Formats: sequence, C-alpha cells, structure tokens
Amino acid sequence: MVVASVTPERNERIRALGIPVIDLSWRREHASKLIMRACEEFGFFKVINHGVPKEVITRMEDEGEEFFSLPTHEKQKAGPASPLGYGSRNIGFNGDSGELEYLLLHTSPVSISQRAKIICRKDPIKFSCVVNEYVGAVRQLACEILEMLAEGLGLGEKGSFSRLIRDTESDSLVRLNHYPPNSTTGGNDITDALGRRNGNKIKDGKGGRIGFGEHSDPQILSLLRSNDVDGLQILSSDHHGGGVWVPVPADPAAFFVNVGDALQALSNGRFVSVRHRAMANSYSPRLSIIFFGAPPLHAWISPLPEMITPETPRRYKSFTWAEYKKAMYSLRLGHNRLDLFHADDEGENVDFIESI
Ligand SMILES: C=C1C[C@]23C[C@@]1(O)CC[C@H]2[C@@]12CC[C@H](O)[C@@](C)(C(=O)O1)[C@H]2[C@@H]3C(=O)O
Ligand SMILES: O=C(O)CCC(=O)C(=O)O
Ligand SMILES: [Fe+2]
Repeated sequence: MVVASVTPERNERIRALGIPVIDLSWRREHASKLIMRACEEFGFFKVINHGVPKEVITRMEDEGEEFFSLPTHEKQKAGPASPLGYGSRNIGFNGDSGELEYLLLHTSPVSISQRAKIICRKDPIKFSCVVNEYVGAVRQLACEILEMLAEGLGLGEKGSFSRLIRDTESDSLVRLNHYPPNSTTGGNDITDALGRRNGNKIKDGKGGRIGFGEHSDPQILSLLRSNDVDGLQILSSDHHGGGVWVPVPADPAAFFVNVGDALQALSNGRFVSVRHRAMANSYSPRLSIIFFGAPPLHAWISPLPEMITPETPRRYKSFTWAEYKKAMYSLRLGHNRLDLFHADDEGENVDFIESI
C-alpha cells in the first residue's frame, strides 16, 4: 500500500521574495500569460482590480467579525466542525490543531440557509444573502482566472476547468478563519471544544505561533482575502529540493490565489499546488476568508488529454472528487495526498481508498 508522504521537518528558512501580482485590468493575453507563469512556478499569485465589489467584501467581513465576537457558548452552538460548522483549534479529524477558530461552510444556497439559522440567530436571512452574494462574486472571479488558464494552455474548450466549479452541484466551500492576537499581549484567548485555553503554543522552527499548519489546498482553485494583518506564508521550493517560507504581506484590497491539488492533477502537473500556512503571531486579530472552488462529488479528475504528450506522459490516475475527499479526510493536514494518485503506482491507491 502507498503511504502519503509528510513533508519532513525542515531547518526553516524564511525569506522575503516578490509575489507575482496580476492586475486584471491589463490586456487579457498579457494577464493570462503572467497568470500561467505564476501557476507554473509558484502555484500562487495576487490579483488586484479583481472586480469583486468592496461592499460585498465588507458585508461578508462584518458578518464574520460579528460571529467571532459572540460569547464562546454561542459560537459553539454552530459546532463542532464535522467538517462543516464552527471549529476552534481542531482542524480535520486526525489530530491537527492551530491557533484559530473558524467557520467552514458549503457554498450551496440550501446548506448556507440551514447553517445561517444557527450561526446568526439575529438575522439568518441577511447572513445567507451576504454569504451567497460573496460566494457568487468570488466564484465568478475564480472562473475568469480558470478560463484565462485554459486559454493560456491553448485548450479548445475555455470552460474545461471553470465548468467544474460553476456546476450547481459543485462541492465548493467557504471558510472564515479568525486568528486571535497573541495572548501574551492581552488579546482574547480561544478555547477548544473541551474548553482548554491556548496555553501550549504551536511553534514553528523560529518561535512563531502556527495558526494553520503547512498544507496544500485539495480543491481546484482557492481565493483568499484577509484583513490588514499579516500571517500567510507560502513555501517556495529552491533548486536543491528544499524550501523557503515566503511571508505574504496582507493586502485587504487584493485576493490571493492558490492552485489546488485537483488543478495540479487536471493540468498533469503543469500547474503546481502551493504549500502554505498561516502564522498567528500578531498583536492584532487576523480574519481571513477563503473560497475553495471544487468540482461536484461525482466529477472525474483526470489529466486533460491535451496535457498528455510523449514529453509529458500521464502523471496522475483518474479519480472522482469524492474519492479524493475520502483520502484527504483520512490523512493529516500536511500530507502530500496527491502522491497517492500517481499514475505509476498501478492499482495501489485503490487498495488505499478501499481500506479507509
Ligand atoms: C486535516 C484536514 C483538514 C482539512 C481536511 C484534512 O483531512 C486535510 C486537508 C484540510 C483542508 C485544507 C484546506 C481547507 O481549509 C480544507 C477545508 C480542505 O478542503 O482541506 C481543510 C480540511 C478541513 O478543515 O476540513
Ligand atoms: O487563513 C489563512 O490565511 C490560510 C488558511 C488556509 O490556508 C486554509 O484555510 O486552507
Ligand atoms: Fe489553505
């Protein structure tokens, strides 16, 4: 059986490097070329002039702030996250934790309206409207970016990627992460489901508090936006197979775009899913909102035929999104779960999936 690899402990290196910035008001072919390059080299870039209205963002951020400012016992009514709902410190089901609390929601309007009744008892209809409006605008931005990537690859069908997250049965998620300030500065602590306070700080190699540990996003494309508090870092690989953590300065006017594992598989490895994490080392609370664009559960993820050539043979097996989710929820946050679906491990991922 194949066992997914966990990235080994690194002697951590942190370096300020330039992050690709794409201005969506540029000429389309120019922007598309730069987006392609960013997805090939880093799997990460920042977009400005993205067209998501400021008011839509502000309304969503206000709902998040209002929810996280509720007393703990009120927030806990929307939890524990399983995986959807309110979570505090615990991430997933396999022992990962971080210095944060969060709300994880499915983006289907039916699911949002059901959750809204518990998350926002005061005005669930307003909460649903605000989230639906945000999701609609950000999904549209994700689709535009995916269509530019399809054009950049010269695919006959520009909707090859975007149709998966436009689908009404798309399994896309939206997550609000709240990282409280460092408690030694007098900030408000968070408690986990058992009421434990954050006494045991989760540290990186340099004494920083890890808010959300190293991982890649499993979906197709993630769009992250945060308030003006820093914390996000991406792992940039050097040419010796090592990596360096690159801090990403906060920019509330921008969206940060992550290539996810599913896009790496669809593009046969041409686009790389970026490993990233969030530090919670600040004096101010950090609020991030992430849209994870995903296919429907029954959709097949398979390298597109155009991406398989004699020079670039098939790297990944075909799998459904449901199979991938099953594998990911059985693994830890930091696992390289796409490793389980390499084309050269004939039949082995099937054993793995059947055994979980
Ligand atoms: C530990 C886990 C949490 C996670 C599911 C997983 O088993 C491995 C991937 C994690 C992740 C990272 C990106 C997103 O925040 C997330 C919602 C996702 O789709 O995969 C989380 C999962 C989660 O928190 O439920
Ligand atoms: O909150 C952040 O900045 C990053 C969180 C993240 O990577 C995630 O929720 O998948
Ligand atoms: Fe992430």
